[in-house]
Amino acid sequence: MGQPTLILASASPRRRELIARLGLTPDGIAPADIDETPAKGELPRDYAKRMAREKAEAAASSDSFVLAGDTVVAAGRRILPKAEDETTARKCLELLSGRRHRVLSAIALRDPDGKMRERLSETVVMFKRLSLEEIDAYIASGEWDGKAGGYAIQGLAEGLISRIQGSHSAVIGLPLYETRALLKAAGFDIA
Ligand SMILES: Cc1cn([C@H]2C[C@H](O)[C@@H](COP(=O)(O)OP(=O)(O)OP(=O)(O)O)O2)c(=O)[nH]c1=O
Repeated sequence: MGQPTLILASASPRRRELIARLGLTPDGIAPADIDETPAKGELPRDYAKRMAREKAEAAASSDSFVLAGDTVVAAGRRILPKAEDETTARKCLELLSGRRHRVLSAIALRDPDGKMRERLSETVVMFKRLSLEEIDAYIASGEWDGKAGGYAIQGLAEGLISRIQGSHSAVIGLPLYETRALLKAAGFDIA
């Protein structure tokens, strides 16, 4: 039997690049358009898991596996928004400045028969105390656009991060260790 077919339920070019690092090219890309509003009182890890699951379900296929991911930045119990404008990005950076926060990266793999396999990766990220100039410069870079928590570790922000404990790929958007394990468990041939 050959390799099962895989659909990546994501619009994110970063997730495509990350999965390529496992030597896999999805057979299809099917971005899932779901309601991403957190439920009242929903914990960050539950929210990340639910989003990944719902994205995989939205792209369900009876003859392919569907992989989806969701990356959430959390300060305590608080879920930070995906920054779509400068004001939101600035608020996120002010909140993250000089403290540690968590990045929850959930993945869900849906079998053609509907079975869901799930994993969650949790990474602690520590930002230096940011000066007003540093925040201004980061805002001017535009790299925060569309990113959970208003920053992207794969760019300038890494120079402002003193340490991370966990998975770098998970912070960018797809935890490669967990993704490889899930795909292998589902029967994918990964070196
Ligand atoms: C914290 C952080 C987030 N991000 C990105 C990853 C995700 O793309 C985004 C979080 O939003 P997600 O909802 O996880 O993903 P998405 O909307 O970009 O893509 P899709 O749902 O179609 O798969 O933030 C980075 O690229 N770098 C980082 O350091």
